Amino acid sequence: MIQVTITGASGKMGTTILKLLDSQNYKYRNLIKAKALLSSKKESELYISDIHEGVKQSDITIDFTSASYALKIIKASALYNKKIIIGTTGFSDADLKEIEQYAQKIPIFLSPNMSIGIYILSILAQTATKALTNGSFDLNILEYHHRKKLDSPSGTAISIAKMLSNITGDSIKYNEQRRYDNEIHINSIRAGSIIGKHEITMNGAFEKISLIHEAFDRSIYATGALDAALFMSTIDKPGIYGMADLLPCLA
Ligand SMILES: NC(=O)C1=CN([C@@H]2O[C@H](COP(=O)(O)OP(=O)(O)OC[C@H]3O[C@@H](n4cnc5c(N)ncnc54)[C@H](O)[C@@H]3O)[C@@H](O)[C@H]2O)C=CC1
Ligand SMILES: O=C(O)C1=N[C@H](C(=O)O)C[C@H](O)C1
Repeated sequence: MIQVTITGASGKMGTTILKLLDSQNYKYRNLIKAKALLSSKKESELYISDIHEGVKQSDITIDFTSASYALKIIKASALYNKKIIIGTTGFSDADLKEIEQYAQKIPIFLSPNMSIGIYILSILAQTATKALTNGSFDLNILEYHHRKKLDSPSGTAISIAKMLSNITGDSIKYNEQRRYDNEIHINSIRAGSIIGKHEITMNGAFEKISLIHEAFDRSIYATGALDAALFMSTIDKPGIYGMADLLPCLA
């Protein structure tokens, strides 16, 4: 049995994970036991409000909160030598460097998107980009999310743009008005209750390739986060882990 602490437990992702763990249909429900870390003072065996207690009382923390808060949770995880899964997005490059430092001490699973579909989308996009090596196609990532999302562009869009930029050498531009050569553009739309949609387009002069992933339920991310917890329970070596470690057969 793996004991996990869910941070941001009252948020959209936190509640989705707790609901999944509670569902009779969830096949690993007997393998994972959760405690919820809430920002309010509601202390009981299952609900904790102190970060240090929350981290200490579990083998692994699953974090879906905000970048600044997640950094505190990661710091506490390193202090108590505990593993952590980070779904939170919105980290700056400096934050990511700090996370790499903590990963020298503890195993950290870091993925801006825990869905299998997005992982496959990223592989398809890289394969297509490798095939389009002459730079005659313009690469764009358009992402859509609900109106309450705090960060933009999405962590997923940034991550895929970085993968494509590693192949092409192009620079990544956000919300650009004009198009120049050797650029990958990202644009964001925030509207209504959209759970998440990522579209990668590759426009040539007279043709277009379009790769789209659309999320219809947050359980896709929750399932991925719990799969990551099961995977991380087998890992002891410090370092940064991600979806490619979880799904090596797809890489
Ligand atoms: N990796 C993935 O697959 C996914 C990542 N996300 C990311 O997860 C994060 C959370 O997303 P949602 O659950 O939709 O947000 P939300 O706003 O519904 O929930 C966030 C939770 O974190 C808590 N929180 C945030 N900052 C805090 C602080 N300073 N102190 C105490 N509690 C704090 C809030 O109280 C809330 O319970 C976002 O960064 C989002 O982009 C969301 C969905 C999937
Ligand atoms: O905030 C969200 O909702 C989501 N955030 C992640 C991101 O920023 O990429 C993943 C997913 O798209 C949902």
